[in-house]
Formats: sequence, C-alpha cells, structure tokens
Amino acid sequence: MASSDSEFNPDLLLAHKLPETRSTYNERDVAIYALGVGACGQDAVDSDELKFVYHENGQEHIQVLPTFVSLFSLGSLTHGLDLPGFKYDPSLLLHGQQYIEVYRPLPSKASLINKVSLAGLQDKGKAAILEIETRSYEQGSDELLCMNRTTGFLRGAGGFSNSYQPFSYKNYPSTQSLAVKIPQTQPSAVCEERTQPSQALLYRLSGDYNPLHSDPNVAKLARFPRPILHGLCTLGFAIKAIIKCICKGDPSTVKTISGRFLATVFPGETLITEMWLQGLRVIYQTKVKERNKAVLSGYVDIRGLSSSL
Ligand SMILES: CCCCCCC/C=C/C(=O)SCCNC(=O)CCNC(=O)[C@H](O)C(C)(C)COP(=O)(O)OP(=O)(O)OC[C@H]1O[C@@H](n2cnc3c(N)ncnc32)[C@H](O)[C@@H]1OP(=O)(O)O
Repeated sequence: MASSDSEFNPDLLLAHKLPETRSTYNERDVAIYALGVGACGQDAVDSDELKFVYHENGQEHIQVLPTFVSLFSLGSLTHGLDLPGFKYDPSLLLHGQQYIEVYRPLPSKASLINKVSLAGLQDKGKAAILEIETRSYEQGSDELLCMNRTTGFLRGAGGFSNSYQPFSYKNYPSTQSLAVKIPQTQPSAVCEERTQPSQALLYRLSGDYNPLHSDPNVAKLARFPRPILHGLCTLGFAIKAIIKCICKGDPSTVKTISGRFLATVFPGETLITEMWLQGLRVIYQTKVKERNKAVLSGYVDIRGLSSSL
C-alpha cells in the first residue's frame, strides 16, 4: 500500500507539468554507449559492431544504435520523480517497460530539448505502474527526433484507489500494448552474448548513475542479493542482436522498439535472444542462459528489408 502520508489526488497529479530537460551528445557518448551494451564485447573486430564504436574515415561517420535514444528519457527518472498527489518509495522502483519510436536517422552528435509528460498511472493493487513520455526535438530545427515511453513498476505503491474500481489513466492508444505472445515455432534467428561482470559499471557511464546497479548496499535495500543490470542495458543487447541477425546490420531500419522487463539480470550472465520475423515486425524474447529464465520480451518494427530471411 502507498504510505499513509500519501493522499492520492488524481486532479493534482494529472495537472502537474513536468519540466523540460536538455541532452547534448557527441560521437564519444555514442561509442561509450555502444560499449556499454556489449558492442565488440566478444570480438573487437566484429564488422557488424565496430561501426558503432569506430569509423576509419573519422568518428563523425560512426553509426548510432537506435536504443541510444533511451538515454534522453532518463532525466530525473532513475531516482524516481517527485509527484504532487502521489508518493512511493523510490528504493523499490523497477524499470518495467520501455517503448521507443525513432522518426529519422540518428545524427552522431546533437543537442536536444526533451518535452516530458505523464502518460499513464495504474493501480495494480500490490504495485503502481507509472509511465512517463519524453519527446525529443533537435535544438535549432525543432524537428522531432524520437519518443520514449518509460514505465516504472513501483513495488508496494498500489492500493491507492478503490479495489472495485482501480485507478487507470493512459494518454495513448491501447494498440500500443507492450505485452507480446511468443510464437511456438522455431525462431528466425538466435543470438547468444555474454555480459561482463563489470557491464553495469560500464553502462552507467552513459548517464544512468542509479546506485542500484553499482552499490551492493543499495541493491540489498532494494531486496536484491547484489547490484542488478540496468533494464535498458539488457534492451540494448537484445536490439543490437536483432539489428545484426535480422536488419543486416543497418540500425536505421529500426522504427519502433518495445520491451517488457520480465525478470532481473545480474551482470556477468549470458543473454540468449530469440527472434521471429513476422512481416515487418520482429517478436523477440531474451533469456538468461545460466538460469533458463526469460528476462525481456517485446517487438521491433522495421522500415523494410530488401529480402526475407
Ligand atoms: C518512472 C520510470 C522510472 C524507470 C527507472 C527505474 C530505475 C530502475 C532501473 C532498472 O533498470 S531496474 C532493472 C530492470 N528491471 C527489472 O529487472 C524488472 C524485472 N521484472 C520483474 O522483476 C517483474 O516482472 C516485476 C516488475 C517485479 C513484476 O512481477 P510481478 O510478479 O510482481 O508482477 P505480476 O504479478 O506478474 O503482474 C502484476 C501486474 O503488473 C503488470 N506487470 C507485470 N510486469 C510488468 C512490467 N515489467 N511492466 C509493466 N507492467 C507489468 C501485470 O500485467 C499485472 O497487471 P494486470 O494483468 O494485473 O493488470
């Protein structure tokens, strides 16, 4: 249950305006992010992955992984948001889902203005689901580059509304549901990659400094035996695998990405991503090999490929 000082006030909450944030990045940030999601982590000269880290004609030609844009949604989210009319324990906050739309090829450097809004809040009884939407515009041209919808799973913060009429608010169509059905057929492709024991320590250098991923004491307070991997790092591994196996290595074919974090990943574990190509949609599921446990599932919509698998 939400704590007693947390009088739920939907009018106050839904009227609340979240502040704009700014993001500036360059080729170095792009490369550090790619290393953080395992680019060249198994093979330093892998031609499918080197292009995200290095370019022979200069770093301005480096390619940007589409999941890089998830960094623009971080703002103050990683430690939780201060919201009027709704209180929760930020130490129990988990990343539940991420939905991304990329509208045009990503430049290797840019300055962006991020417009942030509350996209959803649901009372699930034992937990609350909080969704924040971030629309990122290129400074100068004001062109919309991408949109992120970040879902927080707030353990212990549910039960703030009537159990016979749970509170549910969403400002986007129900067709954008992120829960996918995994096909029972053989996957079109499978990719296996080992994360490093230091993976979260490297990934956090891209700007997600939540100590849940680095500090053993903070991890224990959050009820984990040791620091866990960032959900967005696992998502980065999975989408990089799909670009390699299905998109012929071309990151600009990725239009939409959805992912639901099903279970926690510990740095050092091996990720196996299975993918099913269905028209222009790739359904995927990532499992931890050592525990045979599904940790992430979702879909990727692609812009079109010259031939099918
Ligand atoms: C504001 C956003 C801030 C985000 C940043 C927060 C900082 C943390 C960063 C991280 O990276 S944390 C690491 C990545 N995340 C994880 O490791 C989470 C992995 N997932 C889980 O551990 C579990 O799935 C869960 C989230 C604890 C939920 O499991 P549980 O068994 O408690 O739920 P259920 O009983 O199955 O379902 C209850 C209810 O909630 C819906 N639901 C379930 N999982 C999710 C999810 N991942 N995202 C969104 N919603 C979820 C589920 O559909 C049920 O709803 P109803 O069907 O009853 O309506």
